[in-house]
Amino acid sequence: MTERQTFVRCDRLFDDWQDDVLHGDPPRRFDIGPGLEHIRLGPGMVALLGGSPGMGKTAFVMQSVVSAMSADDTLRVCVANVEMPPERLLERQLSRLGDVSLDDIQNRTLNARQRDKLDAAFDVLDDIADRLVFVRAPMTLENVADAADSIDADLIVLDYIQRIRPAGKHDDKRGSVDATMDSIRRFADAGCCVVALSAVGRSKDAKGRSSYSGEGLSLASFRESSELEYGADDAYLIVPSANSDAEPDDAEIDVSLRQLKSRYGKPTDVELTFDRSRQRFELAEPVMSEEHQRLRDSIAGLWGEA
Ligand SMILES: Nc1ncnc2c1ncn2[C@@H]1O[C@H](COP(=O)(O)OP(=O)(O)OP(=O)(O)O)[C@@H](O)[C@H]1O
Repeated sequence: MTERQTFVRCDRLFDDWQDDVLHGDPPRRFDIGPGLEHIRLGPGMVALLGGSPGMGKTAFVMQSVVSAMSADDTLRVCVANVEMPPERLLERQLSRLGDVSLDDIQNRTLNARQRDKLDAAFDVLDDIADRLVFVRAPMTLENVADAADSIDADLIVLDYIQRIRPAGKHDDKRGSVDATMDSIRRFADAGCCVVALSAVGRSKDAKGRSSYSGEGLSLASFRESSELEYGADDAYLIVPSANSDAEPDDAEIDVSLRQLKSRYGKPTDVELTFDRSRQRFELAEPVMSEEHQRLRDSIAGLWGEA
């Protein structure tokens, strides 16, 4: 058996690396929508997404998955969700894509007009169906690996990491999460992208109260293990927007998608609205088209000359 060397000499990799820098293709990135280009999802990347309960982590990640799969018809995805069966996850996407109330879809109370509106949404989901696999319980990493292998997945979603069981016995929750992160890194080393959702702990807000408000949450809020923050290339939190006066049961809420860690770039935050009744995230300020941007710049120029 040939043993893998534990080091690599720089002169052995230099020529290939130089050639790649000068003539190589840009790295593959999954396109999850305009205004979200800073969210680097591609082969070999591990992203961590946390947030207080009900802020829309699952909704955001599933919207990203469906958008990326629609934009790239070679993208294959494996989803492990410990809380919701595939049908419920698909219904949320149907609601978003068809702009039809999720309640009416779930309660099977659709009228003729709503059914018509869903036609195109069903087509979008049908187009990605043979490239999308859902892991069945028990949610173990072994089952995740089997499911991912079955379609040769490029992207694995773990929703959520504290409840996905690694192989072997572990003394406590922390040991178990450490082992899960270790396996996730190995999926990434094999060329997969992994998005891991995570519970976060409460922190103290400005008035010293224990809360999930954005001001107190940080990388250390990711539950259980510092391995999570070290093992991830990028880490994000979805939190209520700083000036939001939203009530817990509002249909639409303003949220910030904060980037706490970005291994290969500048951390960037973005403001979003989350329409819970359609499970849809949108940019709080839509991205300007190039033409619109040019027009704005030339008007600004005219003001400058005046
Ligand atoms: N039919 C519906 N109509 C309106 N809001 C809904 C509906 N179904 C779910 N919601 C709300 O949408 C949000 C669901 O978000 P999602 O499940 O993505 O959150 P999460 O951050 O993953 O949550 P958790 O950490 O609790 O699992 C919750 O706030 C939930 O109350």
